[in-house]
Amino acid sequence: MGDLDFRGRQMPAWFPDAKFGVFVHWGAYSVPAWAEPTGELGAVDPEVWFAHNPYAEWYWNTSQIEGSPAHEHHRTVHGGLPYDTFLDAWKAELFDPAEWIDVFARAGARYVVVTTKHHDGIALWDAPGTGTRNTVRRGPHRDLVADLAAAVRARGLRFGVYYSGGLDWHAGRRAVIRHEDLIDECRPHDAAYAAYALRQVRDLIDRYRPDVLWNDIGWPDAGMADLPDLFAHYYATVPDGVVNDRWDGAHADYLTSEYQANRQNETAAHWEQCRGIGLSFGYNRNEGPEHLLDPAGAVRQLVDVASRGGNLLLNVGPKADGTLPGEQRTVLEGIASWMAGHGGAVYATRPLGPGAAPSDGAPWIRWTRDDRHAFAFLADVPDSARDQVVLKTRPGLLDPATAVRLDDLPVRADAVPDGILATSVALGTPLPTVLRFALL
Ligand SMILES: C[C@@H]1N[C@H](CN)[C@@H](O)[C@H](O)[C@@H]1O
Repeated sequence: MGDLDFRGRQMPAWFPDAKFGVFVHWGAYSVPAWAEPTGELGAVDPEVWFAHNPYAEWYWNTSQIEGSPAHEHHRTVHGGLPYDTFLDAWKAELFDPAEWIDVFARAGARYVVVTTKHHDGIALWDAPGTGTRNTVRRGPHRDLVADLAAAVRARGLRFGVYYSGGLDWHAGRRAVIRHEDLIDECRPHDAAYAAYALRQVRDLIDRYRPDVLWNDIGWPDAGMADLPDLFAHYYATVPDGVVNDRWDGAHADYLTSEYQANRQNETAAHWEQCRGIGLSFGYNRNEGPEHLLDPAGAVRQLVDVASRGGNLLLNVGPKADGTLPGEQRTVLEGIASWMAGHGGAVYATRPLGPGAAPSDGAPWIRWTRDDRHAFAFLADVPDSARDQVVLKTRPGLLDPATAVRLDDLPVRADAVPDGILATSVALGTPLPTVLRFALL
């Protein structure tokens, strides 16, 4: 592998072992905190997506689109004021980074990725070239990236930075109205912006030594030639750091999917699915419980991703005052109580293996394995089979006599022609029950 050829790079073990990260989208957009809870990316007609964008962090763009509800909201509620007004209105007066990270760590997150500059171009540190358009010089008057990096590392978690390399509405301020706009029309590709973005990402590397370099929406055409040196500098600075795949194909340590989009990437050797607890990454005051995962849904999302060899990067959208929305905190607390007794069946595991145990159909079953055990996760078993389930597995794969429930309730498991018959109480709760078996 040459100095600038990273294709053969060994994936640092910490990343696939981590399985669970928390994403944080916090910005001036957290002040209006307004979007239509339209639906999940990948499930909404692209033709209506941008004018009815459920991503509250896209508020500047959505509110520029004549005739959109966001445009009307911005006119009637915020008087059509310039977007940067929200930067000055963003005070983060209740921000306690240690308290956030305590919630994330108890939920079982092993890494935290925070927005440092989103598409609105406002930096959460005194980024070079931003003048006063950052949170040190205006609004919170704090280096939020530094505050969060310190709190994350104080809890022994890994710290990652999100950077919007491909979109910067201060550099190219035409609203994105349809998907093809994202390719060229509305993305800055010029040399000046490329130098600006490069300088900022290098600054993030040099100041915060992030364990994850999470770029979004690609990189300016004029700056593509800069990337091999940038990645070389990053790896020299953070030898076990990892780079995601949103650099317009320049390089990736791992691939990403987002809600229901880019799911084809979930067959890669290393991959990560990102999504909000609700339909948005930035806090959206219009989201209700019907738009959010509940704790059991979030746990099943994590288990499903882990069972297929991926990581889940689950997003939290804090409020402008620095508090975590109560309904999002409740989900994290629910994950925490389940992970406390079951995390060992998730962390540092790998898929059970192709064809070992089908997990389609009912009941909801997923599998992971470590060197010595297989773990079966059961949920939503129909009432008719609440206390008895057949786990279809390849004969000779595992030993039924070694069955144990991780919540210490009794379980009986017997070999049957197409697998294992597990008998125990209440196997069908929405939160997965986990059975451990010794591998033969
Ligand atoms: C993680 C998400 N990525 C998308 C781009 N696919 C962004 O447009 C969105 O605001 C969020 O940052």
